[in-house]
Amino acid sequence: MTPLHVIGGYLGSGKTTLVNRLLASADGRRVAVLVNDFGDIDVDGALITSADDDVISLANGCVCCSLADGLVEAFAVVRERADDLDRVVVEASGVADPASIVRFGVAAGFAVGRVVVVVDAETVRRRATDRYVGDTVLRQLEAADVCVVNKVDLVDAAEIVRLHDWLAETAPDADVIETVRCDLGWAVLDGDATEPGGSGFDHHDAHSTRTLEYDAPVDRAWLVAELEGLPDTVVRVKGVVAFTDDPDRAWSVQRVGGGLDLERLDIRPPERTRIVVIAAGPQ
Ligand SMILES: Nc1nc2c(ncn2[C@@H]2O[C@H](COP(=O)(O)OP(=O)(O)OP(=O)(O)O)[C@@H](O)[C@H]2O)c(=O)[nH]1
Repeated sequence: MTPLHVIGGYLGSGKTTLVNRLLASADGRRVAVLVNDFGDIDVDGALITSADDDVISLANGCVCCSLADGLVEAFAVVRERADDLDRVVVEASGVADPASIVRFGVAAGFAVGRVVVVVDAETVRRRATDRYVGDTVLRQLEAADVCVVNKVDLVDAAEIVRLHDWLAETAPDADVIETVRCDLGWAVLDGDATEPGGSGFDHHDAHSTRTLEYDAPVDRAWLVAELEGLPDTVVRVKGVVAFTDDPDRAWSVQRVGGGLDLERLDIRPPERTRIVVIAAGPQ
């Protein structure tokens, strides 16, 4: 049976970065990748830099529950081709419970592969104690066979020690790997995987999402000021935009913790600028 791997982890931890790393080093492996975004638009689909068609995007919510139907259909499509595939990889939404996705995968006839949970070294301990999103973060860690501690460039050595101590208690059975920009290869998926226990849980009340839309292109300084002015309850901003000063290129706009990150992409600009804003707590 073809193994199904879930790449989970809280919003902005580095899941898409890891998927891009894997796809860049696929080296003839036959892989199908399913990508799920929590917002209404498919930002991750645009940010995945795969050269072929084996990436299926599932936007419009979180596949571990509300869009389970979409996931089940996508699994059925991939299952048809399973004989030609070495692995199936699902990039979960940042609020998903990876164990739920594995359960759907088992029901669809895939073998249980390792669950990789990416954590943001800078924010994970704070998020884990947040009254609104803490349960989501802890649930994800509970499902991990491998915990990728990403963004270690953003924390000092003392915090890394504290993080390892904390993970030893919080995810005692998971292997722990430190990285910057998820600089890992396919070996991260190798090893024993645990069958998921428990049942789904409802995390949706903890997050709300909205989409900001503008006729492209937009003024860079104005957009930066708008996004930097968003309230502290906003846990994630991401979109693909065009700027008036560079109208022929797309830019990604991202915010996870503090600062805004703008990156020039190697693709044409979108017809409309659309940015997903995800907040934690009551709307
Ligand atoms: N400083 C730093 N930034 C990183 C690192 N890894 C990823 N990032 C940045 O963090 C932001 C989020 O990375 P993604 O890979 O999109 O995170 P994600 O988990 O897919 O995000 P969601 O799909 O929204 O949950 C991007 O701006 C990345 O460039 C890292 O190791 N260090």
